[in-house]
Amino acid sequence: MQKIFDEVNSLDKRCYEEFGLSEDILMEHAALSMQLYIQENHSDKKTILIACGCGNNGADGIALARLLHKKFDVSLYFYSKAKSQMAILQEKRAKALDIPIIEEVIDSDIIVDCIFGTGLNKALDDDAVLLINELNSLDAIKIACDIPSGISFDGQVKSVAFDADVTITMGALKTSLFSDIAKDFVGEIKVANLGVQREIYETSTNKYLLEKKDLKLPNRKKHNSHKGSYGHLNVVAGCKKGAGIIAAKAAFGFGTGIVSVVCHENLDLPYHIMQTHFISKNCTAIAIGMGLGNYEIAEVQKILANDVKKIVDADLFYDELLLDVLDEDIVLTPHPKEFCSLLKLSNIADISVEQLQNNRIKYVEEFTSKYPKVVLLLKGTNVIISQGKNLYINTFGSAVLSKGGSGDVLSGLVGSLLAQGYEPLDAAISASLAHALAGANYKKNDFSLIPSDLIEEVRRL
Ligand SMILES: NC(=O)C1=CN([C@@H]2O[C@H](COP(=O)(O)OP(=O)(O)OC[C@H]3O[C@@H](n4cnc5c(N)ncnc54)[C@H](OP(=O)(O)O)[C@@H]3O)[C@@H](O)[C@H]2O)[C@@H](O)CC1
Ligand SMILES: Nc1ncnc2c1ncn2[C@@H]1O[C@H](COP(=O)(O)OP(=O)(O)O)[C@@H](O)[C@H]1O
Ligand SMILES: [K+]
Repeated sequence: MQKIFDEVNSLDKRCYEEFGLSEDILMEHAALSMQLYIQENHSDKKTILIACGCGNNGADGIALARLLHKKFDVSLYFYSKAKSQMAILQEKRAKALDIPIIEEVIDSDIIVDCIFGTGLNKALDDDAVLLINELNSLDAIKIACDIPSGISFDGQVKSVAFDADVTITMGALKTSLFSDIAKDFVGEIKVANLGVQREIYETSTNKYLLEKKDLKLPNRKKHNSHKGSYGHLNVVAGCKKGAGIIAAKAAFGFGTGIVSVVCHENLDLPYHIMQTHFISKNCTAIAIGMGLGNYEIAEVQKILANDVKKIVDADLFYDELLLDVLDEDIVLTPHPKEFCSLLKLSNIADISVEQLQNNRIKYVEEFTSKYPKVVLLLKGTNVIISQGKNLYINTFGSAVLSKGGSGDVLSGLVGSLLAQGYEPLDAAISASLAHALAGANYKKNDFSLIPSDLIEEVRRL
């Protein structure tokens, strides 16, 4: 996993104070990283337009223009007059080389957005909105310097943002790049070294970006085993039985030795999935909530009181019963609307889905600081998983997963790993990665995936 930081000003400051690096040195490295990226990946291109603002993000752009001048046909466009000391200095250097400055945006092979970086501190004015829209409309390779202009420090996009193919971010990954809203603007994210290796630049953090290698698939290395060695998951099926059945199939395909669906009604299940009317004595984990509907309160209470690992999903997020188990290391997998209900039930906040989506990390942190044992997995295009103070982000998912039943597959996967003995946090992380990577591996197209395809892809991981 890679470290993520809410802000990097303190990391820059450490470079000045502890490593004796100047702002100029850091900026030259920022520009050099962009130059190398462009030369290594787009040496066949000819024209480059660099749009600059008045602060140090603009200064990065002017320094980049100087580095690329003559190798490419570079033009500088100023959204506003240089204001920061570094921007004034870089402009002087650029002018000494007669780098072309243009008054109107022109078609170019590559556009580099250096209008605003981490210093965006107010709403975009009409001119900025017009400029960003104009740049977005051009058919070019689009590179954002540090962060696409228009994304604020907390990851919000109020009006418009630069629509990057690649974001070259300076020094370290920033939280703002990983909001659900930002995902449609940042493109591929690359980190530029600012004069020291990243591991030196970075300090400690409590936020991490998950990588493929963080997926820990179940394994069966011991031959002296039997089905019971791989756990017994009970999936409680309610009025919408399909949800429980999808979860049960996903769990079986992900390695659980025995999977039983708990339901009073007799179900037509695949032969390898068992049915039980009550929780099995030897079950090692329980999945409950998916399609639960109006289950009897006393019965749900009894199920939740079982001393095995549990994953709770869907309908139970609307029920105060859940409050009784929030002092356990239970896994909760709400989507945003369900999480809003949970925040309200737990007296943390009474907010709309939009307010949540604009501040996902903030509300996750509020919840997990009130309930530090719970493993919370907040669904979304960038899934957030958190327990206590630590927070992990899974960005591998995509719109192929926006289908009824995708969440049921996920709860089955979490339940499967819990039943097989994973710790709740590890189960949530690996299930979420398996879910998203399986979706990404489905190559037919981006619209036709159904839960059984997703389970098939999980089985192929
Ligand atoms: N520090 C370092 O060592 C390094 C820094 N680096 C680079 O510096 C970048 C941060 O630079 P920065 O702090 O100068 O802020 P930046 O994003 O250029 O914008 C600030 C200017 O924009 C203005 N402004 C803001 N919002 C506005 C709006 N809506 N509409 C209009 N104007 C608006 C704001 O106005 P003011 O507050 O002055 O009124 C201010 O003048 C960072 O992203 C990275 O690229 C790298 O080189 C690595 C080393
Ligand atoms: N655009 C998207 N990008 C990434 N993941 C997505 C996207 N849309 C949906 N998902 C994932 O699909 C799942 C949907 O779950 P949910 O809304 O609970 O569906 P259901 O209850 O119908 O099974 C979640 O894991 C979510 O993170
Ligand atoms: K930018």
